[in-house]
Amino acid sequence: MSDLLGVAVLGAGHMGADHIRRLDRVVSGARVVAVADPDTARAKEAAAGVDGVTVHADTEAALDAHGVQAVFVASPGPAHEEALLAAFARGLPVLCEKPMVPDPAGALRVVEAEARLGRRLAQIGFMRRYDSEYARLKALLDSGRLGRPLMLHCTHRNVSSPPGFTSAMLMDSSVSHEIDAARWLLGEELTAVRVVRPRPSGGAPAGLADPQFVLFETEGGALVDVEVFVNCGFGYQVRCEAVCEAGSARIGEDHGVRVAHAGADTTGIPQDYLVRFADAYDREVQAWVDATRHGRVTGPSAWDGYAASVAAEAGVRSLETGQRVTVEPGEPPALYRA
Ligand SMILES: NC(=O)C1=CN([C@@H]2O[C@H](COP(=O)(O)OP(=O)(O)OC[C@H]3O[C@@H](n4cnc5c(N)ncnc54)[C@H](O)[C@@H]3O)[C@@H](O)[C@H]2O)C=CC1
Ligand SMILES: O=C1[C@@H](O)[C@H](O)[C@@H](O)[C@H](O)[C@H]1O
Repeated sequence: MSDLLGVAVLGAGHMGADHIRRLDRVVSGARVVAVADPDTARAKEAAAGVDGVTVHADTEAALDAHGVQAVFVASPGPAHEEALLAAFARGLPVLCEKPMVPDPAGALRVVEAEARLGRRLAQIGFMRRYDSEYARLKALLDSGRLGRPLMLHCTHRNVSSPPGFTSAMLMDSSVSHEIDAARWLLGEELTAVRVVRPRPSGGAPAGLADPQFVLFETEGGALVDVEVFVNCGFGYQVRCEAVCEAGSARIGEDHGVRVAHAGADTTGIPQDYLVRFADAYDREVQAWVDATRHGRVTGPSAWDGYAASVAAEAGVRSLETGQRVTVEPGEPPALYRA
């Protein structure tokens, strides 16, 4: 058998196809040996050109395919619980795209199953932790140079939402990144959330509550506000400003070449996450492959995935009721308290 890590990829849509390309051609140390998608035509298209790969309609067949040593879950969120539990049952390490499981009860079942195994197998795909700007902001906050963080102001804008995107998905699909980033940057749990919204944008599909304004409280008394606007029309913008006792720091302002021409000074705006976070995905997947080949599991844990689901679900309840809702993930099992 090859000494490359044999990976089964579940889900061959936008992210799955991009991760197959990345595993096959960008990162070192891995090869894609199986791809599963109920849409087998899509799976075949995404797997085209990958040496020795087999294509399957269902998860179990892909996980049991020859040479599978690890799993990459890139199916839609509601399919993740079944995929994670099937990987755990086989003792296979997993990198699972966010949201780990959108429903907190399902997310807790994943945490409990991993805790019963007594060892970590899952890394969750919160790739911002691997983005160079976020990593520098984290290092700066941890250094204490700016004093204690008091507030995070976050902006999360997408050009347009995919078909079928619901008002709840602004929270569990989009704001889940802000939730993880805030917990990671501040090193604190979120304790409450309140969601308000302006009039919906005429650019959003009818019935979608877009944009939304989300205000989280943390256990240490910091505030995190998020403007989420998934049909802004003009570009993909993810920004974060940390306001601290002795200074502030801002990321996400400028990613392109600044061009002065014909009386204007302009920079381009990336149009989607695959461009803005390309390097972060590469680093995330390389780190997963390297750790997995050494028998280790690093990065955001199943507990981080669960905590994000609890906070997102509280946000959805606040959106529906207009009330402040408490966020109560409870205590992590010993496995996650290292
Ligand atoms: N980290 C990030 O920045 C991003 C993460 N995502 C996440 O990636 C995941 C996939 O999203 P997209 O690729 O945008 O969706 P997509 O809709 O483009 O593709 C999903 C694919 O999964 C397939 N599928 C459905 N049920 C399945 C199952 N049980 N097993 C295997 N495949 C199944 C579908 O047929 C489809 O081909 C989601 O969890 C999403 O939240 C998506 C966009 C960016
Ligand atoms: O994860 C992602 C998508 O699923 C989500 O729908 C987008 O809003 C995010 O910007 C992107 O990073």
